[in-house]
Amino acid sequence: HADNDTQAVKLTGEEVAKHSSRDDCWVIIHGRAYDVTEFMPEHPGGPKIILKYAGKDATEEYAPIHPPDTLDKYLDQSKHLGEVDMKTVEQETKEEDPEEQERQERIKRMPILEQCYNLMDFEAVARRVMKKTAWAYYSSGADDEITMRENHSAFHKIWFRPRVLVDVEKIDTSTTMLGTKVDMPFYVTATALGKLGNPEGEVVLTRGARKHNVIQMLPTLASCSFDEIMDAAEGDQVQWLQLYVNKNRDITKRIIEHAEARGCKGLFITVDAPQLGRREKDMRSKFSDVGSNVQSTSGSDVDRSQGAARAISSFIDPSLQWSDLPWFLSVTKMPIILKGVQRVEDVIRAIGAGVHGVVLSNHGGRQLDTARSGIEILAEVMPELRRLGLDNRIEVFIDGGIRRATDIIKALCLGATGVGIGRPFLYAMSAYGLPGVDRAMQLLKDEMEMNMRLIGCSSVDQLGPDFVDARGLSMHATTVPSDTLGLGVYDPLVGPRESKL
Ligand SMILES: Cc1cc2c(cc1C)[n+](S(=O)(=O)[O-])c1c(=O)[nH]c(=O)nc-1n2C[C@H](O)[C@H](O)[C@H](O)COP(=O)(O)O
Repeated sequence: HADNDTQAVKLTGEEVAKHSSRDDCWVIIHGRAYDVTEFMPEHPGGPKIILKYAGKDATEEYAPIHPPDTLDKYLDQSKHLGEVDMKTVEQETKEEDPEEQERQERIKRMPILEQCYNLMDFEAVARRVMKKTAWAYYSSGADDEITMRENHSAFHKIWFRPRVLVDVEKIDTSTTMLGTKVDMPFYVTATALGKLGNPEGEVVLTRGARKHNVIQMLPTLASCSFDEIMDAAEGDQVQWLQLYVNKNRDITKRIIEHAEARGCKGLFITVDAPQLGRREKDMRSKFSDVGSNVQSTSGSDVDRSQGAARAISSFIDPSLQWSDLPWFLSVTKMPIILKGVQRVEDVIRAIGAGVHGVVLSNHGGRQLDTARSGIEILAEVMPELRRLGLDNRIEVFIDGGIRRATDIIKALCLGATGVGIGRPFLYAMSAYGLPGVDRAMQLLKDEMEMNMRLIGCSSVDQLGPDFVDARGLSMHATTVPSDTLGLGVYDPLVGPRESKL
């Protein structure tokens, strides 16, 4: 349909629909057609999900999983077929999915934002209003999710020793992380696929972090492109990069150099995921839609794990090792932090290797199940570093299960520089967008100020091991109050009861 001879001819939906087989496959994404025939066998998510949309508009399925620049980066220009006249494209008549109808009803009845009084409230709301696949992806932990539950319940094994009759009229919750002064001792940690929960994705977290002057760590597996998230920052807002190391070091080098050039102030190399963990809630929910090609494909040579993120993450280099670190230190001036360290011996090795920090973390319980919580590892690490006179050689962060300001205070008392928080901000963003993230951060600030006052400290530098009794930390037999949904065993939303099994 040439509107006039100067305008490029637009493809019609009918023409695209003719190319709908494995040997001749076109798809429409964001109003443009692409020939993905040759690319299909290399697609990390497998050919099945592409075939599901062969000859059709794949935008809705594609957008949450792939940063916008993916096709420009990975599909040869000759396969970019040009604009499609979307008026001629038959939109899939969405037969009324009863589950979706129920979800829409729950959204209409969801609590107003002001009824959320703590971070767990966002989890409770998100579980009710999020799409099943998004909830499953964000909420899942590895295997029996024991570590995911332990991450938060470990904090219940630490008791405060508050002091009294101290002037706590003015409370200063600010601190410094990797040379950046922040208003609160927490950062927004890297969590993949932000658009599963919110159509705008990670830039919503950027705006929330800016408002509260806290740092955001950008995930390698973001839904938004790296530059979109960096562009969403304002003024001197500080961002860090979380890096999954690619088997192809040239790609990794390009990513690091670009991040440094854009002003990233920290490089967090994820070291606890040489293979992504087995997250069964995620697998279960994805099994129902074709995206989980990696599960349904038989044969041992195929990634046998959960859905989209694992499929996209087939590039991760499982051979990454200590002897690689000098190369990273040679390619960037950014401080380098190892994210996912889980024993004091490796912290000492990290100091010897010349890196600037570690995050004591088990990836939110999404990797090795029955690994210890970040807070328990911290209680092992810091006394040993102090004994060896190494505690000022490195910044030590923890993440995992931080849901209250008292969790943050306990981590700082035990020697952490700061803590990373993941799911709560994802749930707040997914349920209420930016206002949700804003309220979640404000709630933490209010809790922090009150609890500092009650422990008898007016600034974070006064916090130390004498304010806590952590002797119970290594006892793993304790029952814990079931104060968060995450303590439930399996999520009935995607369990056998509700699925068609
Ligand atoms: C919740 C969540 C966490 C992910 C995450 C995605 C989600 C949805 N993803 S993942 O797809 O590979 O598992 C990442 C990631 O991209 N890279 C990473 O270093 N950590 C990843 N993490 C771990 C995260 O950085 C923190 O270690 C963890 O979230 C802290 O625990 P809480 O969620 O309880 O705060």
